[in-house]
Amino acid sequence: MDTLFRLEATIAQRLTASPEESYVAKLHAKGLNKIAQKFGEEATEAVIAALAGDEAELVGEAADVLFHLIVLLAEKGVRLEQVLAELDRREGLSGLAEKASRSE
Ligand SMILES: N=c1c2ncn([C@@H]3O[C@H](COP(=O)(O)OP(=O)(O)OP(=O)(O)O)[C@@H](O)[C@H]3O)c2ncn1[C@@H]1O[C@H](COP(=O)(O)O)[C@@H](O)[C@H]1O
Repeated sequence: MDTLFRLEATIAQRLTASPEESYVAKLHAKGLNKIAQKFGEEATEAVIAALAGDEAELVGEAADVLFHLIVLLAEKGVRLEQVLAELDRREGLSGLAEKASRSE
């Protein structure tokens, strides 16, 4: 998890770097539509790797998906922490549902 937070911090720094030197800055310069499109393409490539590739391909594509998702979130000003808090909230809800079904 530290890796994702480190990457998020690096991406936030790079958004305003020179597009010649930074891939993140290049994406930022192209705008939200391009970033969203890249995320969609990477997700599709991960699906293809899962269905037709080997494990190494899936690992590589999954890394691309996570990287482009964090760029998309950064572009929209959404922090990874917010996404993780939402997952924690859902985990809490499913824990409550489990408890409720056990006490029935
Ligand atoms: N984790 C990544 C990372 N994962 C994937 N990619 C890039 O994502 C791109 C995806 O490949 P594609 O062939 O689909 O895209 P492309 O042809 O390069 O670009 P398009 O013209 O299609 O937009 C490649 O250029 C990869 O290098 C990444 N680029 C950067 N990082 C990390 O992001 C941080 C900031 O990087 P810079 O902004 O380059 O300093 C550093 O810590 C990097 O390690």
